[in-house]
Amino acid sequence: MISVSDIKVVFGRGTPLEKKALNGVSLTIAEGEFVTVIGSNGAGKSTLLGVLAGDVIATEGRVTIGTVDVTRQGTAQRAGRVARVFQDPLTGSCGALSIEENLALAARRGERRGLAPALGPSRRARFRERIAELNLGLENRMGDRMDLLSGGQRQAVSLVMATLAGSDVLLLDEHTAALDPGMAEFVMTLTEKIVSERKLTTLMVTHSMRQALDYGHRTVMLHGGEIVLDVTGDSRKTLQVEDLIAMFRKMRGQTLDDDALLIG
Ligand SMILES: Nc1ncnc2c1ncn2[C@@H]1O[C@H](COP(=O)(O)OP(=O)(O)OP(=O)(O)O)[C@@H](O)[C@H]1O
Repeated sequence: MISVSDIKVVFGRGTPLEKKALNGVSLTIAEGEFVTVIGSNGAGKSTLLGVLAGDVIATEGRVTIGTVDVTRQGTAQRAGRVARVFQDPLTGSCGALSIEENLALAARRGERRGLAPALGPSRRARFRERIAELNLGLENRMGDRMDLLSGGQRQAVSLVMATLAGSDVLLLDEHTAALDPGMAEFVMTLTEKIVSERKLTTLMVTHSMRQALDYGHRTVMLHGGEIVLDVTGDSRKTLQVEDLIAMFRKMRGQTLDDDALLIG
């Protein structure tokens, strides 16, 4: 379970550029729950993921993961429990290393550095097996550098990497936004499979209203650093993309020119 209580994040406090990115956000997410997070630019979505990942330390409030208070823990301390996949396929993996080497590093996330070999024969076989499950033929390219893969292939490998260290929290920051529609759908199907098989507690930020309603169990909308919508169950099932777009319009007090993007 994740619990976020009355989180405030202020950037540049006391300067002319002071910005309240989160302004009292409280959220309890059950174990295995998959929450989609929407909101206009600057709403605070990435900051919320940052607070959960540990790269943003909250100005006020409390964050617990399971029974552990992680409010003051940095990214390295949480790395074994929290995995993250970014929008840019180049961000979460190392292009100069092979698929296999990237997997070996991911599997040791959160561990202290030691002398044990990261790539023994049994690990190699396990990695190959996991990559073969993607059905992309990448199991025959385990020695290829990551930067030779397409964006979609790289996001698929990143999702496998996210599950290797036994994390129980998965943070997805617009992880399909840079992909073509076919690959985005493939990566979303894979995401759903991994999340349900491994019972990962998941937050997925997306600008696609369609994705926000089609995937996961619950949808949260942020605006101005606050939660303005939190729907689950039957009330979510009856919600339409058009309803969300109307809420966006109301919130922003202006007409959206990019409805097509939001629907996609
Ligand atoms: N490191 C930082 N320093 C100063 N201001 C920041 C920093 N990070 C974010 N902000 C500001 O905090 C606000 C929330 O940003 P955040 O990135 O969380 O929004 P978002 O909802 O993810 O937006 P987008 O959809 O554009 O990615 C924005 O006004 C942003 O400019």
